[in-house]
Amino acid sequence: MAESSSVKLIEILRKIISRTSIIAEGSDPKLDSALREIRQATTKGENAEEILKVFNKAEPLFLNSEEVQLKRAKAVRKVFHELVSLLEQNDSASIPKQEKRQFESSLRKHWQTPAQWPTLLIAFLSLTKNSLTATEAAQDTNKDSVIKRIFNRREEDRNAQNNQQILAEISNKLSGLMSNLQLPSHHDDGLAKLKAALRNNDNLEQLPDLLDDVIHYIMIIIGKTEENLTNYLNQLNKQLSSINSSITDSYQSQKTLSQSREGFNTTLQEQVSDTNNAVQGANNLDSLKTLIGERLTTISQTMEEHKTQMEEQEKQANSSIASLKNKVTRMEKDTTSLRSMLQEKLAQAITDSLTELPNRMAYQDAVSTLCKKSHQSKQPLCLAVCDIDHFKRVNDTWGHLAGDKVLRLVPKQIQSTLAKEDSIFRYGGEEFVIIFPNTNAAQAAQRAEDIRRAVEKTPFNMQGKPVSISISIGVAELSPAEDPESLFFRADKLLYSAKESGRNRVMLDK
Ligand SMILES: Nc1nc2c(ncn2[C@@H]2O[C@H](COP(=O)(O)OP(=O)(O)OP(=O)(O)O)[C@@H](O)[C@H]2O)c(=O)[nH]1
Repeated sequence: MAESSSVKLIEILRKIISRTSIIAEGSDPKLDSALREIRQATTKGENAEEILKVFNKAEPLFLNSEEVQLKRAKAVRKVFHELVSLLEQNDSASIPKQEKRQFESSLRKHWQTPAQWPTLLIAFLSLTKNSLTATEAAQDTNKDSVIKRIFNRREEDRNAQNNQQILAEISNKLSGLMSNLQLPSHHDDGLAKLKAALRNNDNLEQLPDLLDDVIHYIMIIIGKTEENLTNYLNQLNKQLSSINSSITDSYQSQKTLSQSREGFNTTLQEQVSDTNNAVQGANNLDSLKTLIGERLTTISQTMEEHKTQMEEQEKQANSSIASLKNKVTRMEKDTTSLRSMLQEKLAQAITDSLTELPNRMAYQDAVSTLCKKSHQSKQPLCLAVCDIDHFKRVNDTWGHLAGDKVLRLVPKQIQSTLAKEDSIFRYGGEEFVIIFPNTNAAQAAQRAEDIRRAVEKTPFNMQGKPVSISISIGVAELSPAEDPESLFFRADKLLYSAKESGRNRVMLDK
């Protein structure tokens, strides 16, 4: 590898490590200090062994932090599921079906992303309100809806106790949700007050305000990203000022060197001119001889001193060049192993561990590149969003491990029908996305139909019993100038129409 490109690569890797480690901060003080050590080791230019040592020390903390975050996200998802079940209790007819489905879909997609939790809460609040409105409209028809029972404060006394219980449960769940947020300690008081208010809440009208407060605290957690950015900028600033002072030091030593050279020249000139004057003033040969002899001795002493000084400086320069060369050679070696380590980590980051398919992050990259290509080449592109039907039942009936087995087998069946250039991703949960490049809507619909049939025909065995599995698919073709998000949104909507119209079918944009 050329020296300049390896130095550049090392610089980039250092920046990446520094930046990502700052972003990762804030969930565990022990992890924070390990991250700081890693940052220091890389910015100080330690060798690979040193860096590996600090990294190995931190690795168990990384794994632990991932687990904690996943646990938190799972707890949040569970609370949302329980909140929806509470709304559904006894009479799900009053909940707007489409809105509930959309809420559940967002939950499926975003439960692992804390930044989306406020949006989920807002969506849940809207679902609650609309359920209430639907109930009020239904009051005339004298239907005894659960929402009416839960929320209508004018209800009869015989239901009041039940209503209070359900409302208390909702508030309780929200209070549990708050316990899962990791806020800086100065929010402890505010959080405790909010949790108490949630626990003691017996009035529906207060629920939106309390939800606002819940959202506010979640926003604070998300605000941590901004804080991280500020930390990062501060750190960058420090690094820049340290580089600046190194440059100033080196400029100063250059200046000293040229000053000493100038000093030597001046001394030499003075000595020569003194000699000249003395020669002019000498009046006999002997005194002239003695004078020149003395002057030459002084000049040669000055030159000797200067030579020694220069040799010393050259020795120092040579040794610092040699040490720099050593550093570069070492860095070259480190880069090779770091690069393969990073490539491995990158591959892990974009691969779903259960199905070994590229994950949602990989999908985001692929879809934006392929959409751009399609717009430029004016070739068609289609997107299919597939979702396993009644997958919850598989988990509920046969257990989570059986569910995982289905999640591994279904995409294998799908892959067996795909063309070489098509690509499939696990988008999340039991949802898969397929990109069909250079394929128009009619062709994609045919391919999706083949996929649907292949899955339908596959005999899945659960504890020795054959079980049928089906999938629903929404297919949309990329429109001129359309962005990937809007394409996905349309395909996802079509998937829901497929679900609404009975599942195990393909729905295409008309
Ligand atoms: N075993 C297993 N289950 C998962 C995984 N990810 C999500 N799930 C489950 O997938 C289920 C999805 O259920 P729902 O969103 O209600 O949808 P569904 O039962 O498929 O019903 P429809 O989509 O309406 O046909 C939930 O029970 C999740 O817990 C996973 O990695 N493994």
